[in-house]
Amino acid sequence: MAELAPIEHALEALLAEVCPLESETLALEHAAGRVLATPVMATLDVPAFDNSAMDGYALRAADAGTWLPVSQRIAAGSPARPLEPGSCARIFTGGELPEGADCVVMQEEVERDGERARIPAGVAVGNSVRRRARDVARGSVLLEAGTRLTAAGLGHLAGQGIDEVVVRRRPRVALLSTGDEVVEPGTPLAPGQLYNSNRPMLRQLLASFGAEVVHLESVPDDADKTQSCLARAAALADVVITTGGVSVGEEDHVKRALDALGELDLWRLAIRPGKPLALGRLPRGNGRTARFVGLPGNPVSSFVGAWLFLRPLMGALLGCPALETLTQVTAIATFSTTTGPRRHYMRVKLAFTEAGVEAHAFDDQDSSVLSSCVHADALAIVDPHRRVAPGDPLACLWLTA
Ligand SMILES: Nc1nc2c(c(=O)[nH]1)N[C@H]1C(S)=C(S)[C@@H](COP(=O)(O)OP(=O)(O)OC[C@H]3O[C@@H](n4cnc5c(N)ncnc54)[C@H](O)[C@@H]3O)O[C@H]1N2
Ligand code: MOO
Repeated sequence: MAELAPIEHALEALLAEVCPLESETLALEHAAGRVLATPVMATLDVPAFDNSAMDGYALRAADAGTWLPVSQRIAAGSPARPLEPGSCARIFTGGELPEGADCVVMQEEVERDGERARIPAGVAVGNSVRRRARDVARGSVLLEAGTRLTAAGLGHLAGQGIDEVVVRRRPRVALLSTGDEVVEPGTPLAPGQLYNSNRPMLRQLLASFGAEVVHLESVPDDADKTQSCLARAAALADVVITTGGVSVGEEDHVKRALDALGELDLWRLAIRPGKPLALGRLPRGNGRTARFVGLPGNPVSSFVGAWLFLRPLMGALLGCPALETLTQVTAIATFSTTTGPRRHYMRVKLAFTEAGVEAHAFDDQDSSVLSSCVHADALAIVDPHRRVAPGDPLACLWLTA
C-alpha cells in the first residue's frame, strides 16, 4: 500500500493553480459575507469635519476658567459660524466645531446662567474634539482586496457613501452523496439504511465558507452511474465534492470514476479522521477544469475534511487569505491520548479559564460519532506517534467560519 501523504502535501496539491474567480458588482445591501475583488479607496475624510464628542460648550482652551458669553448654538447637521475670541458656543455631539474653537467641555462640568456659561480651568486643546479624518483619510485604502465583508466592513463602506461593491462571485459547488444505504430525511428508513447527515452539514459549512451549492445529487453504488454523475456535476460547478465511496471496498467507485474522467492528484492522507480523502480535477468542457474533493463518508471525516480542505479551497477561489488558514491557539490538554501513524485532529471544546485556555476532548473520537462535532469549537492537532498527558500544550485550530 502506498505511503499516506502528509496534510501539507495535500494542501499544496489542492491549491496548486487555483486562481480567484471572476468578479461581479453587487448592491451593498446584498454584499454581506462576500469578498472584495478590488481594493476600495476612500474618497471622503471620516469624519468630514472637526466635531464635538460631547453635548457641551466649544471654546478656545486659552479662554477657559471663567464666565463666557454663549454666542451661538450648533446642533449636529447645522453649520457653525466662526467663534469670537472670549466667547463659547453651545454644541451637541456630532456638531461641527466652529472655526477658532479648539476644545469642548461637557455640559456636566459647566455652570449655565442665562446667556453665559462658566467653564472650568485647565481644559486641554483638543479636549472632546473628534478631528477631521481621524477614522479615514481621503485617498487611503479603505478596505483591501480579499477582505470578507463583515457587519463593520459594510458600515465602513456605507460611511463613504458607497452603495455598490465589486466582489468575487461565489464558488459554485456540486455536492454528491454516494452510498445506496444513505437516504434523505422525510423518507422511511429500511433495515441497513441511514439518513444523510453529511448533506445538510456540508451545505451549511460551504455556505459559511462563502460558496454557493448549485447542485445536489445522490449517487448510487454503481461504477457507470458514478462516472456520469461526476461528469454532470463538473459541467455545472467550479468544485465537485463527493461524500463516501473513496475507500478500498468493491462498492467504493468514486476514485475509479475520477481516474477514468479526470485526474487524481492525491489519495490517502496521514490524517485521522479522513484517511481515504481524495483530491483531483475533472474536465468541465472548453478547456476548463473543476476541482474535485472526495470526502470520506463517515460524518466526522466529512466535517473535519471540510474545515481542513474546503475552507482553504474556497478561500483561494475567493482570493480571501482569511479563509485560507484557520486561527491556531495553544491550549492545555485536560485528557490523555496516544496517536498512531496519522496526525489526529481531535474534536475539543475550549474553556477560557483564569489558568489559561484548556482543551476538553470528547470521549469518543471515532469518525462515525458526529456528536463529537456538535459542541466542538476547535480541532486539537496531535502529531503521529505522540503521547499526550493532561497539562501538555496542544496546538488547536479554531473552528470559525
Ligand atoms: N479495508 C479498509 N477499509 C476501510 C479503510 C481502509 O483503509 N481499509 N478506511 C476506513 C476509513 S479510515 C474510512 S474514513 C472509511 C471511509 O470510507 P468511504 O469514504 O468509502 O465511505 P463509505 O464506506 O461510503 O461510508 C463510511 C460510513 O459513513 C456512512 N455514510 C456515508 N455517507 C453518509 C452520509 N451522507 N451521511 C451519513 N453517513 C454516511 C456510511 O454508511 C458508512 O457507515 O472507510 C474505512 N474502511
Ligand atoms: O479516516 Mo477515517 O475518517 O479515520 O475513519
